[in-house]
Amino acid sequence: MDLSLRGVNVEVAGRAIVEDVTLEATQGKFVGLLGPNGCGKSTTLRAAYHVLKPSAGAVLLDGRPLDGLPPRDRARAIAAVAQESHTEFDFTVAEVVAMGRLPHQGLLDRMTADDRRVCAAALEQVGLADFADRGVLTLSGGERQRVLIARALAQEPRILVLDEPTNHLDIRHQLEILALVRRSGPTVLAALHDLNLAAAMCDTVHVLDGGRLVASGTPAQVLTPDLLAAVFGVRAHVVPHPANGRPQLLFDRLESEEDSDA
Ligand SMILES: Nc1ncnc2c1ncn2[C@@H]1O[C@H](COP(=O)(O)OP(=O)(O)OP(=O)(O)O)[C@@H](O)[C@H]1O
Repeated sequence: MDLSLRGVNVEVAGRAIVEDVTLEATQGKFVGLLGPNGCGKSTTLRAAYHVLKPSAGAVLLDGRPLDGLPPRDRARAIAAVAQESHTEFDFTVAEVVAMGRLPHQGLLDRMTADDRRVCAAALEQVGLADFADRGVLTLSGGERQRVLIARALAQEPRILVLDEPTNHLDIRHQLEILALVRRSGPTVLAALHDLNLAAAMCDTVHVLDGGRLVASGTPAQVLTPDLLAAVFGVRAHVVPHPANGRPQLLFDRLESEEDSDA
């Protein structure tokens, strides 16, 4: 399934936060949304998964306006893992993952054997098969993040929107979870802070600065020293990964910090 944002503007509290964002995540592709703190990544994603309504422009699923779809169809199509989603309630891990099945169930339906199989497989995939009966409030930050990803996978979405999905994850789990998301098949739109991870995982990337898109393309096209200087204010060297040739970034220390060493 394709997800498209066409000329999307989002206003929050009367202030334009995102302006004229157009991007496309086509079937099965992993698309990264990059940019400095406060540039509008989360706000753009919230418009993409229909928590915020664009003040102009449109979000389309396979060319159909998202806000014209019945809520249940929307919920079946798109799963989202928001940044720092947390709960005050001590649900078990199994209960949280089971919430991913709700869009597939009738109002009074109970979990079917198939629902249970999908949830167990999702927990297995994120390496938490033994955690089903644990309370989520007892989990570490990384374990909780993996539970939220399992819930999204249990939803069997065709579009997966991820806001900094690797938050709290150690390096092995960062690589594992993003590879798992890629393998599991949905179209992915993900905000990522780690530019090297984005370069390794994304088919295309879009860079936001001040609420506007300033670059779009493959990681190699976009993640250039000039772009990184202009948008992030850092000096970087781009080198090919010795094993797979993908661009990887080496950052210089900031000049002010080097001066203070002198
Ligand atoms: N509800 C709100 N009320 C006021 N300002 C908001 C609101 N939501 C977001 N903003 C502002 O909009 C801008 C973009 O926020 P957003 O969370 O989309 O950025 P981001 O790129 O995801 O940032 P980060 O990398 O820090 O997570 C920020 O300046 C933020 O303070």
